[in-house]
Amino acid sequence: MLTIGFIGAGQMAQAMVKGWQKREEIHQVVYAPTAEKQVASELGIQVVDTPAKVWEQADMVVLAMKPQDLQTVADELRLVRMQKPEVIIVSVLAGGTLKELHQVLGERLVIARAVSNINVALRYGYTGLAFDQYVDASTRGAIAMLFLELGKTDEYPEQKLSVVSALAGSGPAFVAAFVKSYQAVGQQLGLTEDQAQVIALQTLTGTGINMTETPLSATQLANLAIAAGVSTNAGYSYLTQGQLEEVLSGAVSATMDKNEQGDIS
Ligand SMILES: NC(=O)C1=CN([C@@H]2O[C@H](COP(=O)(O)OP(=O)(O)OC[C@H]3O[C@@H](n4cnc5c(N)ncnc54)[C@H](OP(=O)(O)O)[C@@H]3O)[C@@H](O)[C@H]2O)C=CC1
Ligand SMILES: O=C(O)[C@@H]1CCC=N1
Repeated sequence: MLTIGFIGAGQMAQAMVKGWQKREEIHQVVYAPTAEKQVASELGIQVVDTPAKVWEQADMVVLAMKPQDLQTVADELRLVRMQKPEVIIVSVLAGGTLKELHQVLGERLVIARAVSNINVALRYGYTGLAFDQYVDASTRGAIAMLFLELGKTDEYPEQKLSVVSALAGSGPAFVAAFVKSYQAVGQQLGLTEDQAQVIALQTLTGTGINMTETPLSATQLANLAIAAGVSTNAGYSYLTQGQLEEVLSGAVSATMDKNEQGDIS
């Protein structure tokens, strides 16, 4: 039995718990300072009342609170970090480099970063992993295997994680914004809310599956829909020659800027 402990039980932790809950050989335990009882009843997993109790039980501790709470958590873990230094720490914090995490938690601890997204709840997540020299190959492999249970995962040099965080970590919100606009346009043109929602979601899901299950690139798939090059092409040209990429680039840059301002010390 592998025990995964979460410090923080918000949106991200809950999504991971749900994803891993499907594996019987994984036991999970969480700590959240104020939402303990609610989380326990919603997730049906063990909840403890201090971060130290999470650490004592866990083989792997997932740091899943906000970056600004890291120092408080590190202080609460001071004793157990010395008593049980073999615990593997995985930080899902969007900010906070491995170097900063080591400075706060301890130089010799095994720490990995996992930039993930809420789709892990359904095991359709994407996780970018980064390790430093303190993490051996078998531990890297074991962590990667765990995240593979939650969707796709790749290892990156740490400096790429800020891009991965903006594209994948924040990505569900951006894709949802696209669906919302698609739906709004349908409604403006006379469809009911339900009709517009079904069309937006089915088109998004179907297109995603189509591109996942065939070797088609995005341009090739678009060309299939454009077919005779009459009506779809008018709209496609408007989107691709318009400002879609610029708008997305602006959204990703704003996200990365904000993450870089995050201070964990
Ligand atoms: N949401 C997302 O899609 C993603 C989030 N992340 C990262 O995950 C982390 C958590 O984000 P998210 O789940 O959205 O945030 P939430 O606000 O949903 O959850 C934060 C959690 O931290 C707990 N908490 C607050 N103070 C402390 C403390 N002193 N010690 C321990 N736990 C504490 C809160 O407990 P309580 O409610 O009881 O106060 C809550 O359970 C962030 O660092 C974020 O960057 C990364 C990728 C995606
Ligand atoms: O908004 C946030 O801070 C986190 C980081 C990635 C997704 N959500």
